[in-house]
Amino acid sequence: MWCRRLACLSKVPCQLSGSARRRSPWLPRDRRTVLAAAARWHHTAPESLKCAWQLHGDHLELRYANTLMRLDFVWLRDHCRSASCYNAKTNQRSLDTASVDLGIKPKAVRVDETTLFLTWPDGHVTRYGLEWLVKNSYEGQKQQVMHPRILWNAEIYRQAQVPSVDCRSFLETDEGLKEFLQNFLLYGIAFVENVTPTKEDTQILAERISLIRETIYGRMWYFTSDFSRGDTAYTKLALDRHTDTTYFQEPCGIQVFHCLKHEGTGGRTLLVDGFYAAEQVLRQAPDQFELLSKVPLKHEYVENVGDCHNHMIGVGPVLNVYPWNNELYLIRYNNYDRAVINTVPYDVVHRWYAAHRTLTTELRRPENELWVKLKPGKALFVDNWRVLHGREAFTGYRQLCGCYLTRDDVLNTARLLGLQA
Ligand SMILES: C[N+](C)(C)CCCC[C@H](N)C(=O)O
Ligand SMILES: O=C(O)CCC(=O)C(=O)O
Ligand SMILES: [Fe+2]
Repeated sequence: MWCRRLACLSKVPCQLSGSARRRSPWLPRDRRTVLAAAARWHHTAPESLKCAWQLHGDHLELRYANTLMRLDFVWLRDHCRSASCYNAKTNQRSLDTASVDLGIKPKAVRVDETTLFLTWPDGHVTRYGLEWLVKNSYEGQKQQVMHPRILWNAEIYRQAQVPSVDCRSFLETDEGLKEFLQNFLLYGIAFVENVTPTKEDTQILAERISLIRETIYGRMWYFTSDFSRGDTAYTKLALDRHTDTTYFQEPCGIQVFHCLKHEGTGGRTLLVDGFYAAEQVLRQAPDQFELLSKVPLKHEYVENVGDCHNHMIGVGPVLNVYPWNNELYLIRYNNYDRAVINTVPYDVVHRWYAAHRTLTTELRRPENELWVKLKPGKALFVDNWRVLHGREAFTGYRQLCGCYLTRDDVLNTARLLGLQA
């Protein structure tokens, strides 16, 4: 070991030595013996036990704010925020990562109350704020969720009494917009009230939070039950819960619905929190949850009606999770548009059908169904990566307008308003 200890620590015996170190509960089992034999802990503030570090052959181990971090040397060199490695004006890396020796090791390491200092073989010095490391390391990231959410069934959503935002406040104030977006991020649905019932006014709403995602259905769409397109949406039939555009490689992030007219009966909208249902599957049958998140499936849209000729194919599992923390970020569920399953062998197919059944049972529980009647003036925004929608059969003339939004741009707006998205 060639680490330099801090002068102030020289009088203090290492707090995790010998058998105490071996018993340390926050060290994973496989590392304990190795550490006991090879490494020595260095503490910056021994009284508070706030920070300790030790250097290993291929990484630096650092404990700070109850987080044990293992930091790869190339990673530490690559993320250097010094002026020559990182352009703070553009927030872009200037360092050419490919020029870093993959066997690089710091020549010296020092930690004070707030900062880790690394000196590299060529003399370059890298500084890291300890708080920054906790926030940005793998171990720190794993403890956080990417997207804070409130999962709901009908009861939970009603009890929460989430307010609709008034159109003027949505369009004219940051507070109104922020409140709307916060609710949208938490619940995956949100309403704007007192909207003038036209396609143009609906577009103004959409463009307040995002860019419109133009698709084969157009930019702003407008539909009635005239079967102008080769899809059940353009009929009076009931539609079971589903997410849209499952047949895109990246399904549309957000869907906006505004009912401009309905003279007739039925036609209520059904909303179901797909993540709430998936969470129940995870609890009851983790293996099935895993299967739904691993088996790739195709969804397909084949249209030949009038002048409309389209053939879209999207591939991906039903449940999409971040691999480092298993957090759900997208559900792709549309039994109408699901294509032939030919991506897995028969035995996996059977287990997949069982898992799909468990999820469907959860999605269909009446207590998970939120039914709303869309009325002119009330626009609904649905997170199409999370919340399933459907509709009751209807009679009479019904006109719906809306659009899809690009998800990145909705999240961009939310982040600019200070929300975690
Ligand atoms: C919304 N709008 C009427 C334009 C399109 C409907 C798309 C319907 C399709 N089955 C899907 O689920 O993606
Ligand atoms: O008609 C409706 O309420 C919704 C139809 C539908 O699922 C859609 O347009 O995506
Ligand atoms: Fe739909």
